[in-house]
Amino acid sequence: MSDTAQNWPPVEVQDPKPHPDAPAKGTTLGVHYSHCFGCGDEVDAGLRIRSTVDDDTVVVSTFTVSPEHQGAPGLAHGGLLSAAFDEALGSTVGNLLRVPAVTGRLETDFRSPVPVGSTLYIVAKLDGVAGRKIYVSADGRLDAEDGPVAVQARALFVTVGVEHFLEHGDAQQLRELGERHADWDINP
Ligand SMILES: CCCCCCCC/C=C\CCCCCCCC(=O)SCCNC(=O)CCNC(=O)[C@H](O)C(C)(C)COP(=O)(O)OP(=O)(O)OC[C@H]1O[C@@H](n2cnc3c(N)ncnc32)[C@H](O)[C@@H]1OP(=O)(O)O
Repeated sequence: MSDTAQNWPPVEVQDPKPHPDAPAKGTTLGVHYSHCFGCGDEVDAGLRIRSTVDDDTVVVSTFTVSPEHQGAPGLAHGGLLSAAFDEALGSTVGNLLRVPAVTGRLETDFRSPVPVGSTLYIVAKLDGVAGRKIYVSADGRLDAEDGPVAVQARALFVTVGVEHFLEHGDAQQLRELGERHADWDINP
């Protein structure tokens, strides 16, 4: 998807196989965790990204840049833009493949400034799978799904077991999340 993608994916991959229960085209995806910086609605200065399934390998997410997200006056901070892509790419992996996975590597190309008040349309695509490694990339377009590309990103997500979150995270919060999303099959 990215025009800077040389040797992408960097290893031989299989075509991604969307999960049989993956949400259908046109589905608006819910908040996966209300305290998530990327999508949560209980994080004041969070990114509040919203995502919709475009087809069986593509999810389109929107991120509207607010004054809390500035780096230079009136312009989005680059690190926050990377965070927006992390969320959009992770949501694409999680919702279409329905496997627990974490970001192993994320690279971002900033092509043009992103002003406060603008909305990035992040069009993310599953590129391939090699064992536990899931390759995904995205274009961030300014103010429309077919707007000019301002930011691009590529990432490797690595499939993990639920023990990853139990061992390293907050097990109690995870159990509560699992109870709210019984269909995720992540109950310990
Ligand atoms: C049932 C569920 C249903 C879900 C339903 C969906 C609902 C909504 C879904 C979802 C929305 C979510 C949206 C969130 C988005 C945000 C995501 C984040 O920000 S995640 C936080 C940041 N990331 C970390 O904290 C990881 C920290 N790193 C680690 O824990 C480990 O390093 C880990 C797990 C990534 C790998 O460790 P190892 O010990 O398990 O495995 P090793 O062998 O090291 O790596 C596996 C393979 O990956 C390659 N690899 C790993 N890291 C690499 C890297 N940086 N560069 C290149 N290759 C790498 C390795 O070379 C290896 O490859 P070879 O299998 O040998 O070919």
